[in-house]
Amino acid sequence: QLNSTFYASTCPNVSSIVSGVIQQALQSDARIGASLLRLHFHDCFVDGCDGSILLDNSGSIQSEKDAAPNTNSTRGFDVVDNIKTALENSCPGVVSCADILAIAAEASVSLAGGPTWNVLLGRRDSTTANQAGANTSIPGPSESLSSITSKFSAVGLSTTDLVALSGAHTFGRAQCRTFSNRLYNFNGTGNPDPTLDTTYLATLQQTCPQNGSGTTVSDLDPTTADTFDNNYYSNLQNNKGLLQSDQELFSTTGASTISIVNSFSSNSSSFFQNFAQSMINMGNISPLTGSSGEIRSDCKKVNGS
Ligand code: HEM
Ligand SMILES: [Ca+2]
Ligand SMILES: [Ca+2]
Repeated sequence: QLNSTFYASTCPNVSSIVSGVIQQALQSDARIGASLLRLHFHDCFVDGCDGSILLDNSGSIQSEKDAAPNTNSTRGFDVVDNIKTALENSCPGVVSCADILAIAAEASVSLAGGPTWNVLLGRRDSTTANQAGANTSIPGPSESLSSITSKFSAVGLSTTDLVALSGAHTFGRAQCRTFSNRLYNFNGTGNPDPTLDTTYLATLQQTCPQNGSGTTVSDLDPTTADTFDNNYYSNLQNNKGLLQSDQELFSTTGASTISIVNSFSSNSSSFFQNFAQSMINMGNISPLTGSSGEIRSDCKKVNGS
């Protein structure tokens, strides 16, 4: 239903406009591409890729921004607004906020050295948000592999999609509070997570002392923090996955994800190809099309509100 030429006549420069705003933002914030990619993920997993994550509280809207996986965590909304403003200046009323997130995700990956792909377009914007859905549908960092696999399956994504898309943790940051359960008293054992490399553990304990601030950030990829490459997978092979959910892909006994990690670690182009396909798969999660939904003029608000 979506297609790659949706704006060919109505906003032919949409990709370069989006890319230009992101390049500008990257000048002062090396992390912003990662943050934008994550917004698309957190949008698509809740009622599909419909821009629902962008709506602020107001009237009947209970913002997804206040759901547990997003609060004090998701960022980049200001850049989305800058993109929207630039697009409204060139092609007023044409490009949806949901499509902005999909285009920004591809531009962010490609600007960080990752793959490029033809983004499918034509999504429209929701008039509702689903805060409860955001709390239940987005996987958490301490969840088991089987639970995370179920959440991917619930939106039609496979185990290969899970392993490929987790490779997004090749860039960006995570706060101490999202992995500190691994550092001192893992699952009540009184010891750190045994699947954490001891040198890396020591570094993380320095960054995240017991009773320190949970909001201090650490690079998700300790080797190439801002580059989109396949080092995420060799990190897992070296017990240097930052989140429990990352390391589980390689360290869960008998898991079918192990061989996929090994293959993406040994073959960067296979990872890039699979990542691009899995991003297309994720971007296809129940979009609003045709006359459903609307083209918001402000990504934070439903039209006329
Ligand atoms: C598989 C289950 C996943 C879990 C449990 C998970 C969890 C997390 C957590 C806890 C953080 C750190 C947030 C913070 O500290 O504020 C994070 C960051 C990030 N996630 Fe995931 N994630 C998952 C999958 C994905 C997917 C599928 C993508 C995109 C395709 C993605 C992209 C990112 C990026 C780029 C960051 C860094 C964001 C930034 O620096 O602002 N993640 N993730
Ligand atoms: Ca959504
Ligand atoms: Ca990297």
